[in-house]
Amino acid sequence: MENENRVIVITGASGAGKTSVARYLWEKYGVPRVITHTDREPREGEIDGVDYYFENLDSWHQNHFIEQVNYSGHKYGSSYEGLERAWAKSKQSNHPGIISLVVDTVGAITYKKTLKNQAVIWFVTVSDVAGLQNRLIERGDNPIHVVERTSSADFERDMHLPTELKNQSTVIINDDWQLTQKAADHFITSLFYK
Ligand SMILES: Nc1ncnc2c1ncn2[C@@H]1O[C@H](COP(=O)(O)OP(=O)(O)OP(=O)(O)O)[C@@H](O)[C@H]1O
Ligand SMILES: Nc1nc2c(ncn2[C@@H]2O[C@H](COP(=O)(O)O)[C@@H](O)[C@H]2O)c(=O)[nH]1
Repeated sequence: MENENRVIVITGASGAGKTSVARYLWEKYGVPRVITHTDREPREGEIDGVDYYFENLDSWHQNHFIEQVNYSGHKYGSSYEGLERAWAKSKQSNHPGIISLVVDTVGAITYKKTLKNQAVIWFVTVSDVAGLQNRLIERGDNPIHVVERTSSADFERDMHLPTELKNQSTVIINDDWQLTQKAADHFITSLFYK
């Protein structure tokens, strides 16, 4: 019988609003997010074990990674341990068997290949890069880093839905937060009542 558990893989460019969508799914529907790992420094307000597991060289190797990437000069990865914790949390929720995960498009392709129908891909994007840059600056990112990041090849790549995910993804254009919430409500409800 097909495994009915689902991982909502939320992907897209840095600043497109992926984490905001994942947070909304948690706050409104109790869908837990997989906490991933990185070796970058925490931004102001970010908490270890909540936003990321912030790792050093030694601790990085203590995890068992499903996939890992280099993004903007730093390591990021999702681990079996992180997924297990999210599944455990999901058992306590009103909608067990659904978790979310926020990754770049390289990670999303890996999940689709590995989990097949168990991975439900949501590609989040925006119409206007200048608006996205302002959002990142308002988030507290260093303006120089914002310019560097949004000029990077990783960013440019993640602004486009990869060929491997075409016709297998739900696209959310996150220009207006009210509309994004409505889109998320619609897509999550269709998963709950499948
Ligand atoms: N529709 C929106 N309108 C205005 N601001 C938004 C909207 N969606 C998200 N934001 C804000 O934009 C900033 C970036 O969003 P978020 O952190 O969710 O992006 P992200 O794709 O997860 O970025 P990263 O990959 O860099 O972590 C946040 O401060 C968030 O509150
Ligand atoms: N493939 C993976 N991508 C990940 C993972 N954790 C986060 N990310 C993505 O990295 C960039 C940069 O994140 P930031 O928090 O430094 O802005 C962004 O696209 C994240 O979604 C992961 O485990 N695997």
